[in-house]
Amino acid sequence: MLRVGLTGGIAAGKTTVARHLATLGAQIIDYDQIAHQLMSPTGVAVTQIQNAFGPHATDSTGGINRKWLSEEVFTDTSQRLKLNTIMHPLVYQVAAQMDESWTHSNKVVVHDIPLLADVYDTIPFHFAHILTVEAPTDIRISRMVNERHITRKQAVDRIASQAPRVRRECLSDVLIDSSVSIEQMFDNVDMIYNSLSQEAVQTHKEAMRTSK
Ligand SMILES: CC(C)(COP(=O)(O)OP(=O)(O)OC[C@H]1O[C@@H](n2cnc3c(N)ncnc32)[C@H](O)[C@@H]1O)[C@@H](O)C(=O)NCCC(=O)NCCS
Ligand SMILES: Nc1ncnc2c1ncn2[C@@H]1O[C@H](COP(=O)(O)OP(=O)(O)OP(=O)(O)O)[C@@H](O)[C@H]1O
Repeated sequence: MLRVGLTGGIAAGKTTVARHLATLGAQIIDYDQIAHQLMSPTGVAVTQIQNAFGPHATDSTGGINRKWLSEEVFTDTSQRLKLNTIMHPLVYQVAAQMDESWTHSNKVVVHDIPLLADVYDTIPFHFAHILTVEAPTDIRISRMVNERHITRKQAVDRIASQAPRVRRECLSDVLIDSSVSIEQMFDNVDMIYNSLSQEAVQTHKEAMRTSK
């Protein structure tokens, strides 16, 4: 397999790019989705979060009230660090299990990690390539305000809670511009995937050869 990291600023278009990569044949490990599962009523993070944040952290279903938690963590750095300390090791554990099942394949395995630039020094994976999806801040704020029904202040707080764009760009070897049309962006992603999948096949062949 060829392990690739996919990151980008909030509302830049990571999920859109990841879905397109999946249609081309990539295997996607979606860290937001893993976090949501861990916070669902049967999720293993629920008790730890409730102990750390109090009874308001859960809703009537017994799962984590993500809307309430968002307000806590996107306005207060110490609360965010507290959540990250609980969540990140649990998310990595699930991601590692998913990743392992593709080890001996010729697939492009994409870890979709919103916070890759923030956790780069501690995440227990090495990536052959890192792709970042970026758009100007004002576009990302408009997307959040129009589509997620949050205020401009909440959108600005969310952007401020993440590493700056320059840090993501320093770590990445491929930049995907999501301020162009979706069609143009997908054409660009098609070219990127073409090259990644050839490298994945090559890497797999070499691994087979050396294991003989
Ligand atoms: C804060 C939570 C409850 C908000 O839930 P909500 O459903 O509103 O948003 P969602 O999960 O879809 O995340 C949307 C985006 O917010 C940003 N974001 C999420 N968590 C964080 C965080 N801890 N710090 C900064 N930005 C974050 C990311 O860009 C993410 O793509 C949720 O994101 C969460 O559980 N975060 C902690 C787990 C985590 O670190 N996830 C990111 C994986 S690396
Ligand atoms: N090239 C593009 N042109 C126009 N709109 C786009 C483009 N790329 C993504 N979008 C739109 O931007 C919005 C945010 O995209 P998406 O949900 O993929 O972002 P994200 O980076 O995964 O967000 P988050 O960080 O919250 O998980 C969506 O409505 C999506 O359709």
